Amino acid sequence: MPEIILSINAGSSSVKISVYASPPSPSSSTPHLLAEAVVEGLTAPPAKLNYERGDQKIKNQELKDINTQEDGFKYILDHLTKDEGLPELAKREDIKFTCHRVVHGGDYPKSQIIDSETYHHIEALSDLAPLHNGPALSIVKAVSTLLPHATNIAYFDSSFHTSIPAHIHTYPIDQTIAKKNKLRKYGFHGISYSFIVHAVGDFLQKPQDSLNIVALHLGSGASACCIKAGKSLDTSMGLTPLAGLPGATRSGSIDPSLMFHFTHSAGQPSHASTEHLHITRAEEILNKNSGWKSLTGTTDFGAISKGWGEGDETMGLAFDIFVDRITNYVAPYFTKLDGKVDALVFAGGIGERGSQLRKAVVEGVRCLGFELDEGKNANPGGEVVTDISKEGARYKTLVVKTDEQLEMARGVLEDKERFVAQ
Ligand SMILES: Nc1ncnc2c1ncn2[C@@H]1O[C@H](COP(=O)(O)OP(=O)(O)O)[C@@H](O)[C@H]1O
Ligand SMILES: CC(=O)OP(=O)(O)O
Ligand SMILES: [Mg+2]
Repeated sequence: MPEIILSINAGSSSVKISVYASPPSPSSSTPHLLAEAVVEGLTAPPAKLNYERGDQKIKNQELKDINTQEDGFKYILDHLTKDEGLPELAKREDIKFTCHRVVHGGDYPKSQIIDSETYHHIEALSDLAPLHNGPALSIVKAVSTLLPHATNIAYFDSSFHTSIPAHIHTYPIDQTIAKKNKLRKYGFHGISYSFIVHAVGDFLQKPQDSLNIVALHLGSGASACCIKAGKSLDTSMGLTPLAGLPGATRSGSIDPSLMFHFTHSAGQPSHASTEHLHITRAEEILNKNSGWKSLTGTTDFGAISKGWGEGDETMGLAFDIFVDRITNYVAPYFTKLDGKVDALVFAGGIGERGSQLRKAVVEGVRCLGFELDEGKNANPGGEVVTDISKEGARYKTLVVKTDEQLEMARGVLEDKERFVAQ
């Protein structure tokens, strides 16, 4: 019997779960996809279900009373076990491994079995990823109740960035306090960047350790990554996923003094604080009540792009801010790679689906040698990697359908001995 792997990606606006069977040959490291379920729009209710199993597809089915990542997980688990076309997962006991995307893993350089020590370590990091670690742990908890026989493994968004050198990850602040409190750039979206390196290596037929990429993961949270020789050299997120680019509800980088002029209660505990989550008013405002939501009233960048196209001033401002902030990273990363760039990559919900945004960003950096084929950009198709550059462009621009769930499931197959031995 093949072993069933449930790969769970709790994003800030979605839960994506893929079901895999281990391959028949133990030497193969490619998991076999059985079904994929996504509950999205958690920040723009009602949430919607997308489901694919072979030819069976459910698209944008509105869901009632699904408001959190934990609700989404439970809904999907129920859906999967009730799907008669998925006999491999007829009962919960069929699931052997559950992989969890955990955004902040602190110093963890690689995946970890979740035991009580790792659980509490991840919990202690929740204050540094207030939109992510808590929701991921709520799913881990639900798994331990609903699937007590499954092995829980955490994959960290931060692990990919442990290659960032000291002069880039160090903040210019008092180093005694910085070291004591572990205040440094960590960086996130690393599971996605790792997938991008694999996928671009296969597509360009180049070894991964020779790839130089300027990668943009643009979803509810957005970041840029400068990938040199297949490893992270720099990234736009920092100590927390708030730094760098703006997002659905996040401000991205702002003048650090701004909050003290915005509200007198910046340093007060937020009402959203709980026993395990200690955040200030400032952190709540900048993480949950800023970004596209504060500028436009919607967190749906598809709607913002449409409004921009129709000349709506408010939507246009949000769209132009995003393009400006993204281009602020592309050129510096291009120079960090000394112009030896294999590709500019767009990934994430907006990167993959937002053709107008890609067009505007690439126009903004065209002097570097990037140019798009308008037709391919408007409709990149369903492949994992699509080259959307204009013929003759000096540098390639690619759209990568990133798949954090697959990257984690591959990790399970590669590291199975480590997990089974523990
Ligand atoms: N057609 C579209 N054009 C631009 N952006 C889109 C489109 N469809 C969805 N999006 C954006 O993609 C975002 C979700 O990205 P995703 O990477 O799946 O998010 P998460 O951070 O939850 O993992 C949504 O918030 C929405 O703004
Ligand atoms: C790290 C992060 O911001 O993740 P997401 O985009 O999935 O919210
Ligand atoms: Mg995501």
